[in-house]
Amino acid sequence: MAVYTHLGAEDLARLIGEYDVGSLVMAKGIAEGVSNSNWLVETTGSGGSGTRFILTLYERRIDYADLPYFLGLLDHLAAKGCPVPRTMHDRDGASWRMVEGKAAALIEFLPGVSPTRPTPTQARSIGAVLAGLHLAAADFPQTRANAMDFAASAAILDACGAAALETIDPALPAMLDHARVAAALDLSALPQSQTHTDLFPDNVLMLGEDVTGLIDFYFACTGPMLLDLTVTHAAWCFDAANAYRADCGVALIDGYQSVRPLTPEERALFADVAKGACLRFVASRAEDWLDTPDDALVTRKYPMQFAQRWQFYHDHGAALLAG
Ligand SMILES: Nc1ncnc2c1ncn2[C@@H]1O[C@H](COP(=O)(O)OP(=O)(O)O)[C@@H](O)[C@H]1O
Ligand SMILES: N[C@@H](CCOP(=O)(O)O)C(=O)O
Repeated sequence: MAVYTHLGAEDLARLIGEYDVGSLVMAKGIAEGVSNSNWLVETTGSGGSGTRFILTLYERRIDYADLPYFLGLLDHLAAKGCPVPRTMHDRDGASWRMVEGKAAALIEFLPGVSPTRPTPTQARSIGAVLAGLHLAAADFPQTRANAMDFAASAAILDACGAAALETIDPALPAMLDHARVAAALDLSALPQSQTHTDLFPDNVLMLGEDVTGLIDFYFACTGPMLLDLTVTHAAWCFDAANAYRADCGVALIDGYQSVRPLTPEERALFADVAKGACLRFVASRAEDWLDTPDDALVTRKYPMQFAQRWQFYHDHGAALLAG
């Protein structure tokens, strides 16, 4: 469930009235997502604007000071032809405004569905699109530090504590030591850009083999492009039983390199950065697991899934870019 705030018909109509998009025809809460409240909104249309939009009310984990970065990045990438939603600007030119004490943004609706079992061709497509995003974002004038970098992952696991981690799975406390190793990695030789850092299949819309939308940029930040590639690799290239899908892994990296070849430094650090990427999701999932009551409506994500992927990169990561 992801409508945390109730907005009445009059509130929604008043809000839509602040934009040059015609008047409200329909608004329907969207069940998917966990962080924000989202509505699919349809309007009568005006001035060349489409008639379908996503209205997002930012509920948690978002510092409003970051909204100009997130929303500005979407507009920058959309202007360069990347498949990301444009943001609608209200009549004052603002890309977000306050409603019921919360920040709200009206965002272009993009067609497509998120793949549940990506094919190698889809993995190749997302690799190429990710590399295109990195190139297009290189001259974006704003920056944002990664609040979920490897040091943050280690700090989160540390704060959870080994005893609590053990209640989730006896193998989890060992991840704390691995996270400390990742936090000490020197990533300064890696080329940087603006990065999505959460490009799981549920944050990608596709029609067949074509990527029609990258969404949910609320972990986007300035950092090593390799980290973004490894997050995407770890999120797309394992099956439901958590077995590595080499066909997707090879296709994703090939697709990426068809647009931006990796540097020797990136190739050398691929396995270590992939392990750090896995630990980032072990950490946030473990924290959520311990913080979320058993009867909460939100579905908890299992930290061990990414602990097992960490093990895969530990054992086989160095061989993935060989040859
Ligand atoms: N621009 C968009 N176009 C089409 N659907 C979208 C768009 N943005 C979000 N959605 C839909 O809303 C859902 C939740 O959005 P998301 O940003 O992932 O929420 P959360 O941040 O709460 O996880 C997505 O799964 C998708 O179905
Ligand atoms: N992709 C992360 C969770 C982030 O949640 P989102 O709904 O904001 O994408 C994970 O799988 O742990």
